[in-house]
Amino acid sequence: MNDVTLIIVYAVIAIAVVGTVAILLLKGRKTPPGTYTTTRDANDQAPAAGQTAGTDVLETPPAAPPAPEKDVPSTEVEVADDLSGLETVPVETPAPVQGRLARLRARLVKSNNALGKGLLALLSRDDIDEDVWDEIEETLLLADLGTEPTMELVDALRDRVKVEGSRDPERVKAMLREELVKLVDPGMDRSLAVDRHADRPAVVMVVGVNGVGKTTTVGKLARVLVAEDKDVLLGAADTFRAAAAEQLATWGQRVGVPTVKSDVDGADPASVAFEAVKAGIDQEVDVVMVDTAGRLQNKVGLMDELGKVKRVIEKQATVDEVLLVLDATTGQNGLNQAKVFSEVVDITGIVLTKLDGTAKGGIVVAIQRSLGVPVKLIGLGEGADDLAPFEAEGFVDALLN
Ligand SMILES: Nc1nc2c(ncn2[C@@H]2O[C@H](COP(=O)(O)OP(=O)(O)OP(=O)(O)O)[C@@H](O)[C@H]2O)c(=O)[nH]1
Repeated sequence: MNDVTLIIVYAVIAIAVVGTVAILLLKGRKTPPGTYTTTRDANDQAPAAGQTAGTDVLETPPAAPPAPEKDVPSTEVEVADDLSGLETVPVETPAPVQGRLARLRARLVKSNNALGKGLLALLSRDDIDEDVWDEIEETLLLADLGTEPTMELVDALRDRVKVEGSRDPERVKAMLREELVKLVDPGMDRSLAVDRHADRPAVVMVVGVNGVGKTTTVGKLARVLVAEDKDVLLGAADTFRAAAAEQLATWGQRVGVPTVKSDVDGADPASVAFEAVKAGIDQEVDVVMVDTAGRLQNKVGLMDELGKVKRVIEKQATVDEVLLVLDATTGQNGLNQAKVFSEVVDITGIVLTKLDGTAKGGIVVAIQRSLGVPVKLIGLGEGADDLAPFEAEGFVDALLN
């Protein structure tokens, strides 16, 4: 082999080596320069406007690293710390909270018409004999008032009708109203604990079984709070149902409220709740509302998980309000659910949804009695502003309309 041939062989080997190295390098780089494949670090600034930044999302985690709590899991959670990504959604102005029950009263009247009308018709008879009292009892039981309250009401009315001897329909109606209002208990404190503490937000947890309307209620309640001029942040700890977090974020976007959620299906709900409260503290909001997964009360693991969500939140804040959402159309079943939930978390208020679709308005009384907890809000439709603060007298008036 002469010198020229040797040089050619060395040159071919050199080209082959350089080519292989170049191909390996190109294969290793999956994304173009400047593109993030993971969440940004706390002190890693997002690029300035106009600067090309690849495909990363401007959902920056809170400044401090997650607290080293022993049982706080490390699921990655998205935290929207500003509304820059939400500009395309037109922000709506929620309807004022004042006078909502009056506005939605027609829905209650429509669904519970038979109850009031039936009772008044029976009570206005010339002769109220045993059969009539039995019918009154049956009507009240059918409206899910519950056995004990029904007996109380019937006994009280019997006594009054006997003593007064009045058949005047207006007088009878007034007596019935008074007795019903007594049962619904206007003395209960139905205010929501949503006032910010000196150094941290109020925290509201929303719990209940699948499909009762939890996510919808959190969305509607966010609107109520925005209408009251509060800064709100939502936590999508319902990681059980895939679409729930998106559904919640959409509710939030409509009124300019950010949502903390995880991208990971089935992520640890306690972790999302923790991050939501943390973001709420960092961003100095007034209220953090945490939506949780629909838990079947017979699934012990899921119920334990709910207790854990609460405990993990309590590592950095107090849970000021635990709202149990119940579907009014499920009647006595709702009562059983309520009892199981109250054993795991201290329920501070009931939200009774779908009262627009049932004649069983009496469930309000039955639930309050069995739990000793007030109904604070009622859902009267699928519309965004169809959630009203519960008022005993307005409710009874609607039943007797
Ligand atoms: N008519 C009526 N429908 C309601 C009311 N509140 C909620 N809904 C409907 O009930 C359905 C279930 O609501 P969701 O908020 O998804 O229920 P959820 O409890 O979050 O369900 P999971 O996430 O599966 O646990 C939806 O179609 C709501 O529009 C109400 O007050 N009246």
